[in-house]
Amino acid sequence: MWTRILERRQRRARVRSRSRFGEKGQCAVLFMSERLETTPWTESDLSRVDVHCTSSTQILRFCHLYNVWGPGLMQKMTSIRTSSRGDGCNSESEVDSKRSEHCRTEEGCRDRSGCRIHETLFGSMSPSPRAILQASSASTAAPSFFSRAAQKLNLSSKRCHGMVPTQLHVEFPAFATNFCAILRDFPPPTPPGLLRAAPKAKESQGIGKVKVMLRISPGEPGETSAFLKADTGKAQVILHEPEPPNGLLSAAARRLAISAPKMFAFDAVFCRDATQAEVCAGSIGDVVQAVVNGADGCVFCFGHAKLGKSYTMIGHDDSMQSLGVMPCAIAWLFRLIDERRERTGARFSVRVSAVELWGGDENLEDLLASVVTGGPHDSKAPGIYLQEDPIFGTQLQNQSELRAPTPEIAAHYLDVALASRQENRLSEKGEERRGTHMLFTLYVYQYRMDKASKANMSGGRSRLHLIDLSSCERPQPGKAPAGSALSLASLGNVILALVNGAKHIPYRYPSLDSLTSLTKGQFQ
Ligand SMILES: Nc1ncnc2c1ncn2[C@@H]1O[C@H](COP(=O)(O)OP(=O)(O)OP(=O)(O)O)[C@@H](O)[C@H]1O
Repeated sequence: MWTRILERRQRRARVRSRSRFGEKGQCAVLFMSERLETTPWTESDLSRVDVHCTSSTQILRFCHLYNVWGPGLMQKMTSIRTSSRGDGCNSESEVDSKRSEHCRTEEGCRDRSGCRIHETLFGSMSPSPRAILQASSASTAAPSFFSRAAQKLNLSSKRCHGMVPTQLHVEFPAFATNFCAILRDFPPPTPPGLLRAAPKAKESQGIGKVKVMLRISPGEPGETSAFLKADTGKAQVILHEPEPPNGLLSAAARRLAISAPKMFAFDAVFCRDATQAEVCAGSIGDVVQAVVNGADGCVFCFGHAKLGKSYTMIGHDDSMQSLGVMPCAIAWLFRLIDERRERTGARFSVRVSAVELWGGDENLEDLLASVVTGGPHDSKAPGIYLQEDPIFGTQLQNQSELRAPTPEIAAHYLDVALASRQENRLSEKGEERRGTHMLFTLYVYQYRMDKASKANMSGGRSRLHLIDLSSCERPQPGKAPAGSALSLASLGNVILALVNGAKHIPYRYPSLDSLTSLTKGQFQ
């Protein structure tokens, strides 16, 4: 039976190679697999595949047709001659002219809220974009070859009709981080509570409160903290006033100087040897659930310099265990969306934006602008700004929102944003930018048909804001913090106001404090 299926498939492919790819198209494929088209092929299948394609378009059609995506194919593709074209474009300049014509039509693609929304290459490729992403990590010519091929396919694809024009300028330079690959190959295990609690969606609708958790920094090796006792079970810490060294104070003065221990309670306490996985699993599950249930959520860390704020929020990409809040939140948000999609039949779409806030003037910069424009940040492009909305509170305007159909793509945009932030570190004058904050947002759009009357549709948008704040400065008497640095006291006041549901939020640095209270409407 398999032999018959394969023979039929070979015949079809030969016909296609004549009819669809024209004279030059010597497409074709074929191989020995006992698998049906719907099952993705494994590496061992690929090793038995012989691919004869003379143009990049054919390769993409091949991948699409046979659901073949994998590193093995990428290796095969590197050996394919790119000189011969079978895609209707006779020269590179023709492709470029088509590309620029296409890009002109992209102008003015804005949604009603004023955000620039772009369908990316991934958005219009119905099969998995894995191969494209894998290309990003390959050191061969395959990445640009593959992305060019994808661009051409998009130009000629009839399936693009009626869709937002696709983003064509997609190049995949190597980035300093590769969260994309680690989420693809080693996604963090989903915390058990995340999916178990999902059926109680209605109860947890909207978090309705702020959770404050404490992570104790590991400090320097050998450093002890005798003055601090943490009880992770009770989620509290007890601070003992350090005793002044003997001999410096008289016995009476020493008795006066030593005050009673102070106890502070939190929603959770993570001691100094807590792993990233423990911190992430224990801190963001509720927020991710609330976002999938339709509420806005926000996670950020604040504290003094070099205590591990960025390490907690972003982490490292060298292993699954060292992933921070941002990559874990991406992985778990998509996991929960998949579960919800299967269980309720709701439709979801995820978009991503990344914005940096820096300097005394509180400049806002789009960290994903390079993906949209295909090059460095255009200083003439309309900038991002914050707008106060009487109903929805403070809203970011004009930032790029890029479609992320899979966690790998969302993580890829995180890599892009971190790379842009690193690039921006040195200002035009060669000075190092200090006190920069990054706001990475995942927008979840969902809708569902009413079971009773199919005509009724419900849904909306919720946002997960993940903020990497830079250091808080210790307050200096009579001196405002430099740049956009925070003081613990001012941010503490903002958080306290949010927790208490205060109508007035004590903004001291309008943009920065607004960023931290972007979800204030939700909390109140
Ligand atoms: N829990 C931890 N385990 C291992 N390494 C850590 C931990 N916390 C922090 N580090 C390391 O300490 C260094 C400083 O951390 P990080 O840059 O995250 O601090 P920060 O508070 O964000 O600093 P800044 O105030 O400059 O923004 C980094 O090299 C980081 O890898």
